[in-house]
Amino acid sequence: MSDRGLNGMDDRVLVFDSIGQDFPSPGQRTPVRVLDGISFEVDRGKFIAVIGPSGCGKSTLLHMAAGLLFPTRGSVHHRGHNVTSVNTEVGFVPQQAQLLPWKTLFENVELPLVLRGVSAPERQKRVTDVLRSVGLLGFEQHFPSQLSGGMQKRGSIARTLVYRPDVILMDEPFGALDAQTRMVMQSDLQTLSVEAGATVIFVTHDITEAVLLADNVVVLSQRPSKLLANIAIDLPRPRNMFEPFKNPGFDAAYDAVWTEFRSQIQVGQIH
Ligand SMILES: Nc1ncnc2c1ncn2[C@@H]1O[C@H](COP(=O)(O)OP(=O)(O)OP(=O)(O)O)[C@@H](O)[C@H]1O
Repeated sequence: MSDRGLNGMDDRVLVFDSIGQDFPSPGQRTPVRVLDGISFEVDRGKFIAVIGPSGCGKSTLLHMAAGLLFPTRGSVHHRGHNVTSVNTEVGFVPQQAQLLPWKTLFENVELPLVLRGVSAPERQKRVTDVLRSVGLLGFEQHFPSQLSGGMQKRGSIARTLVYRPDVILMDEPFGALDAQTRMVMQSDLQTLSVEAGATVIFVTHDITEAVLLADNVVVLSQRPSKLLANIAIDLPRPRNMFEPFKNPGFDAAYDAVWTEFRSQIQVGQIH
């Protein structure tokens, strides 16, 4: 890897370098090749969407960045260091909200700070700040069962944002939400990530979501998955999440992603 960036500074936060992954396949002698030579970089403050057919290995890439899994071939580097153990500097927002049902919203969001030994007054301030930023102030003492699905999702995102991870990994975080809540969450995520200058990798099946949120869309093929394209999305921000087609340049950006993606979708007829 060579250095890059202005004044010798390297903007690359994460580098996926020629990643290959084979998994043992139950009942089969030979392993299944899931990922095959995937390389891309994630620069500081950038929002990267990863899109690809079901089972192509999108979640597997996130697990590698989090140090929960190590590639069969190639390597993942975080700020220049090979990821060889659990990477505590990244935050993970899974598909399901997974707030602890026996803890209040405040206690749930506070938990990562407790685990990191942050003082009680500092915890109070940071939890309050992050709950305000996700629109949940006033619900601190609610238990998850007393919150809507969208509110639980906000809580889950708050619980990740509160410890200010260097990179936020999001695995289809809005997949289970209804269409309206999803648009609101997308809009809020755009605001939050832009304001915080967050570095995000966001896995989705949804081309519109990818185009609206991302600075770059990484398109993966079917298994064994290769990188089909890494498409820069230059639409001005803030982007209108509620009326995608009103964003100047949206059609062309969508088309660029769809052109790569369509060959990977097995449907009877696509014209
Ligand atoms: N720990 C594991 N052991 C064996 N096989 C695995 C393991 N983890 C993932 N796989 C397999 O690797 C493939 C890719 O899984 P992964 O969850 O990364 O795909 P994905 O692109 O995120 O899928 P989806 O879009 O459906 O969520 C799947 O076939 C899955 O069965």
